[in-house]
Amino acid sequence: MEPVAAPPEPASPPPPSTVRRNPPRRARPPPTPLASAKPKPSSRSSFLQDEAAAASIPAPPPSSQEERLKVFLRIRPVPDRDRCKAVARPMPGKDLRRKPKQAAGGDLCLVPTGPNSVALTVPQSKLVDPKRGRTEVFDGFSAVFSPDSTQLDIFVQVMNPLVDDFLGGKSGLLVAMGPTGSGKTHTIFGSPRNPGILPLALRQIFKAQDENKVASPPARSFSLSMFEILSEGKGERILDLLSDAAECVLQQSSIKGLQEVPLSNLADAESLASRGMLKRSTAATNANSNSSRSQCIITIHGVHKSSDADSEHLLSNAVLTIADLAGAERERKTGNQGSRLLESNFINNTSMVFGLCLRSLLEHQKNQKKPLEKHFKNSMLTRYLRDYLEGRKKMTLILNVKPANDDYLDTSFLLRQASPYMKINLDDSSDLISQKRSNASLICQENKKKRKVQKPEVLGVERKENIETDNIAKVSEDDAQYKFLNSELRRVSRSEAIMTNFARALWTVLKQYKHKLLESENAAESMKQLIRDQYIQIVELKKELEVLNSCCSCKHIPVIEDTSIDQDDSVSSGQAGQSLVSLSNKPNLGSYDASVDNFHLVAEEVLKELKSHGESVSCDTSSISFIDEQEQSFRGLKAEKSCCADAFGPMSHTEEGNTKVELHAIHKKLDASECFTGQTSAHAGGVTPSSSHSDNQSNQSLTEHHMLPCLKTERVSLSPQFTSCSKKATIEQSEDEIEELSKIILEDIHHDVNIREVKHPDYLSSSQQVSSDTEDVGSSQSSLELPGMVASQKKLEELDLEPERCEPGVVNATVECAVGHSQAPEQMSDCEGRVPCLLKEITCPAKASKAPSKVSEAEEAADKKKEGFTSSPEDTKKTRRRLQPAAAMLLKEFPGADFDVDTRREERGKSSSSVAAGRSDALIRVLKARPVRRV
Ligand SMILES: Nc1ncnc2c1ncn2[C@@H]1O[C@H](COP(=O)(O)OP(=O)(O)OP(=O)(O)O)[C@@H](O)[C@H]1O
Repeated sequence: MEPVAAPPEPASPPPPSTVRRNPPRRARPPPTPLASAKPKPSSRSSFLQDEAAAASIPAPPPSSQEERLKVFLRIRPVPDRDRCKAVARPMPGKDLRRKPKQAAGGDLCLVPTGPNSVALTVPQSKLVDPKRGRTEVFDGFSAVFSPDSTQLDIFVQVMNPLVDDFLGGKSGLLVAMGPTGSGKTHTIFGSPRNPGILPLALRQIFKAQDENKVASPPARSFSLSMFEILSEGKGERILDLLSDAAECVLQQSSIKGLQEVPLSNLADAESLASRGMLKRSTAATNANSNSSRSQCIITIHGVHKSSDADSEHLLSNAVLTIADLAGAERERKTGNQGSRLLESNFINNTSMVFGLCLRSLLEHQKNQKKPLEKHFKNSMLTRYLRDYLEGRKKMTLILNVKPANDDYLDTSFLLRQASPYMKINLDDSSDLISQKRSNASLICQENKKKRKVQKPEVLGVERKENIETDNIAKVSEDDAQYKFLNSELRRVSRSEAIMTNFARALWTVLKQYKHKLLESENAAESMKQLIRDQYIQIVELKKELEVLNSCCSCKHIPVIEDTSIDQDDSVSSGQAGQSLVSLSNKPNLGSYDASVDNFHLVAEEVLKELKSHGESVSCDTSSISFIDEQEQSFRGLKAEKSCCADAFGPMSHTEEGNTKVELHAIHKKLDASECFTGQTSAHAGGVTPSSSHSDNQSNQSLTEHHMLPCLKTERVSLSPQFTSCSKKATIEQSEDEIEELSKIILEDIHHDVNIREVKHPDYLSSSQQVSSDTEDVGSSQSSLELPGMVASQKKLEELDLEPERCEPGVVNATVECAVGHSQAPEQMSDCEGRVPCLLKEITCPAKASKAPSKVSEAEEAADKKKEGFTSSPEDTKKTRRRLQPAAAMLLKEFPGADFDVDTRREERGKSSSSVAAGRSDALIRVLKARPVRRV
């Protein structure tokens, strides 16, 4: 070959051009004589201004173990309508320097400048800066195929080496890349008249097989599979093009469900490939009337048969893979919309991912510190072709471009993207490793199949062999998993450390809580113990209180009941000397018993006095009651004494009636803490003189109170004394005493009403009311039984009368007097014939306060009552005023009609003693007939 000589410079200055060296410019080697330089068809010389020197650059001899990625460039012929503008095909050995000039002057932007280089010229319409170079040279391709290259030329240079390797047991991949309409499908499949790489490859394979048949029996078999990866919405799916089966599933680098059609002869194989190509998804776009819408992958599997005729072993699984990628599309050119636009996005995305994988592999090979990015995960195509994209298997690229100026952008983009790929090294050892791995996996699969068929006893021996085979496979897989396991180990270690720290912190918190819980339990236990101690203390105090109560009750003054002498019914009248003496004893500071004893002494003295007046006063009955009421509080001992003063009711015997004197003791509240000097301070004596005798001896009711100044309050409940008295005795009663008694009663009632708000139930039985009253007043547990009441009940029993039934018919008198007076002789008498006096109700101030509306009626009733024993209107007037509260109480107990009847009877009884006796009997009858009122 003639050496490339530098051509003379043309007369006109050449247009500015930029030379892109690929690979980059290197240090210029020492000049060598051009004559001795041997031009090579695949010389890497570029179309440079100093092309002579560039042509002399020797191609870097590939190492024996390394093989660069082959990148071929095929330029599609310009359609006929543009043929006149096309650039003549550059021929080797011709003047290449004028080609760019011609290309620049025509409508072509890309012209081959050599067997391995092309020149890309920026079209005038897209030129931005005229001063800058307009032409780029891309060198280093494995081969540049001009537009007039035939399919056979392509196959010979591109596919034939792959077929040879495949037939020799090596896998290989051919990928057609390029923009839409650049001739990829034409290159791969071709046409019946002009078959492409795949048919030619099949021919080559079967040709070789036919050649081998002559020499030896066929030792291999082949199968064909075709599938496409197309978009489905935002995802991808795989369709088998050789069968009507459903979708296939991609698992790692294998596709499950993909049918592999055995190839028996060439005709069947070509027919099968043609049928699969027709099933491929295509659509018409503005750039291509038959544009592919999916990535089509064709695989040819070769199976080597062993010489053993009995068993067929897979010795090699070489796969020859051909991928026809869908061309990148520009929306402005294709005019796709809707689903077509989605397909364009899918196609462009797959092309980009494919390019990124190769780019990453290249960078990783340049710098081992850069990790090999796993871009292959981003699409099914790259996942399936992972071994090739990671450089472990032999791969070949063929770039299809369109040389027209209108396709400048697409062409420029592809050349800029793919030209660096030719520097990718393919490691045969990697291929061998993957080949071993594949063989091992295939062997494992075969063994599994045989295991199912063989007998169990044979499995023991086979298992050992399988284990050994599996171990071999694991060894190769361990390398790939080593890095993964390392990263996982670091992640797990970090997580373990975090969890350990968290568990320690949690344990510490739990310990603290446990400690607090124990402390709380101890505190609760101590509180329980304290409560038990307090309870025991309270029980002891209660026992002491009971002892004290028992002691006090033992020292109570026994009730002295005067024996009620049955009155002779013949007695018409008698003075009911009723004296209620309330004696309030302030307990001695030192002893409450002393006060009780003193009270007894006083009572005895009073009795003596009464006996001294026995000549004029005949006391048939005297009842002295003393009821002691004691209150004790938890704070201390408080003794409340209710000293019921004796009421001495000397009744003078008359010839008509009986006289009954009931002395009622009235309980008093005594405060132990109050000043009580210890001296006997209470003397109570009630003498109710009533002169009912005919000899004008007047019965005298005397009540003496010896009260200490320190007494604060004194409550005296005067039990009503109902005395049947004669008219004479009533008249002779001392007016002063009556007035004083009324005054005391009135003041006492008002005072009690204002101070105390004690409510009493209405209309209780005598005993019940007494008890309730006692409870209210003294807040003591003991019920008060007044001797007068006992006597009255006895009387009723004698009369066969129940107390309740007697309530309405008896005169009730309730007197409360605050004993602040030194002496309060009081007398209350009522003339009710000879009906025994019944204690109906003890003090009930609330009743008086509750029934203010009945005051006026009570006044009238009182007036009528007083008229019975007052001699003069003046006296009646005074008594009426004084006895008003008591009258109100009476009114509550007696309805008006009954009272009026009684009053009228009373008036009639005044005229005659005999009539009075009959009136008493009548009253008893009324009481019997009266219905019981209950509350
Ligand atoms: N080298 C060639 N010689 C003659 N005709 C060609 C050549 N290359 C491509 N063609 C024609 O160009 C048209 C488009 O080609 P093809 O379909 O192969 O492009 P493509 O790159 O596969 O497009 P897409 O990526 O859209 O599928 C077809 O009609 C085809 O016959």
